[in-house]
Amino acid sequence: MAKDVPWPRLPAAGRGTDRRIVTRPAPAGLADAGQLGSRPAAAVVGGGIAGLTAATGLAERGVTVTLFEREDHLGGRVGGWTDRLPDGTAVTMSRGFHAFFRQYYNLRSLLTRTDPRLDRLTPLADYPLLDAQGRTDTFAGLPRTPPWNALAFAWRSPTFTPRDLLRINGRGALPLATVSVPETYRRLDDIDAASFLEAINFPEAAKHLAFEVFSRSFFADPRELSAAELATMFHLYFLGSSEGLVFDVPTEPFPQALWDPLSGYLGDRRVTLRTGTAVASLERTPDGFAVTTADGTGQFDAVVLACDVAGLREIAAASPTVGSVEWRAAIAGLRTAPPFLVRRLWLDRPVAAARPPFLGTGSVPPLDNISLLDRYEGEARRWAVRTGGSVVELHAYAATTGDRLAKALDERLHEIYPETLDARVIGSISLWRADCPLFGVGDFARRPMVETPDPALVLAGDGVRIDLPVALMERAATTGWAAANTLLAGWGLAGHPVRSVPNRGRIGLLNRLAAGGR
Ligand SMILES: Cc1cc2nc3c(=O)[nH]c(=O)nc-3n(C[C@H](O)[C@H](O)[C@H](O)COP(=O)(O)OP(=O)(O)OC[C@H]3O[C@@H](n4cnc5c(N)ncnc54)[C@H](O)[C@@H]3O)c2cc1C
Repeated sequence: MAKDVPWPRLPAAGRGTDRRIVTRPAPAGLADAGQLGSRPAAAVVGGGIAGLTAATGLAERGVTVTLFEREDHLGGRVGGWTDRLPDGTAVTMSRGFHAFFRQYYNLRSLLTRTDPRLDRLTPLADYPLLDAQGRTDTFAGLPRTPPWNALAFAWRSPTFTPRDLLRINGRGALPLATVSVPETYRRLDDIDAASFLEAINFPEAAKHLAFEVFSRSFFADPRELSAAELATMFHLYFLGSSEGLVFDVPTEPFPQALWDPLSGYLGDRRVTLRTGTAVASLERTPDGFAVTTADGTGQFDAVVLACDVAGLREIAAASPTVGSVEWRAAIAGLRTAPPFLVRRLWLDRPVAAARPPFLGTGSVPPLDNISLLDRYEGEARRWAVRTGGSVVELHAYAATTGDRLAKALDERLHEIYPETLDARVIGSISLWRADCPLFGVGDFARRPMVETPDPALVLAGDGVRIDLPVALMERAATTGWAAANTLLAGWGLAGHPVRSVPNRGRIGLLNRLAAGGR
């Protein structure tokens, strides 16, 4: 990579442009709960993307919403809070780098509530991936429409060559190009991602591409991740969408860019935000649910559980009158992916100008990626301008041990960006967490869905099953809208549209071949 060329920036964060976007129209119904005589009251448990989306969907139809969030801040895994550097400077800490892809239609729909043109997102020009031999694959400048994106990628990739493409077992690889949910899970959920790629002859040198983009970013070892999940990711980000793999990031830390404005929006719609309040249990009553927190018990007509896996398991275990025995057993069986480390460094000098804002580095464990916050986030940039330093973030997913991990990440950073070796560390904060769902082999059929055995209780979250090609933040938002829609329909209220990339392969001939092979 040339050292003296500044990394390019794109002009604006666009909205979805794929002409094949699939829209499920908003279910019809009354426009406002005021027309019902009395407004239903709903509790939303969890203030991550899923809970905030559900609260928005309900509040916009006039439902009286109380949102309970265990932490003191909103946003869940995309939340942020104030921390301090050793010199006393206040900084916003978070789990850090998140890619807001253009095909995240339902998440973007939430964000447009307070930012109609998505001005608080900014595009990153590329998603370069560095392999163990020092070769770099990039996604910048590719055609956006499948299959031309894949062919052009193979044409210019140093690790995935046109010859590799020809060697792939075409029939075995068909599911990658013909994804349809839930059918793909029926066919591939019993195989792990690593074995699937081996079976289709996916080139060894290019495996890091598939694993980094589509597996480790699910926080899972490829031997533990369902091949169906891998295929769905491949479809969502690459072969099923013409939005491209280029993505946006917020221009300021998550609270300022996303959740503070949304709190104001929800407050204007009579949503009570109870941060710092964990829900301990639910009890089914003749009229709805008694929701118990450390502060007491409140009565609600309906509940959205939008917790992370551990929170959902705890509530279900403490609520024997809720759902059914089978449903509670399914919740108890949900698993979390292995832990991950997010490490942020405030350095006393800049990183070389030509370095990209984000670099995937996962082919040499334990470091998965390096992001340079001061290249895209306002708060970090202002700090860097003031001090002459830089803000660098390192992620390690599917980590087996925390011992020495921070040191190993720093050493790998120094190898890849040698200019950081002599930098003085003005401040460092490391987060060691394990709160992402695991999409393990064979889990799909057991995964709880938005609807539960009780029509007044719904689930939302990135670990909840919905039969659309969505993942991660977009699955959280999509299940959030779907949860709101389910409750709204029960009250005769209008719902909200839900969008996705096409829920089938884009290439008709391949779809026909795949159908013939079944
Ligand atoms: C390091 C990292 C990087 C990531 N990068 C990306 C990326 O690039 N792109 C992408 O799409 N996704 C990414 N993700 C995944 C993304 O963060 C999640 O998919 C998404 O935030 C999940 O939202 P959620 O609302 O389902 O869950 P959460 O955000 O986990 O929200 C659940 C909330 O429930 C609360 N809660 C739990 N129990 C209780 C209780 N008893 N009472 C009240 N509240 C409770 C929790 O405190 C939490 O706030 C990344 C995740 C991490 C950790």
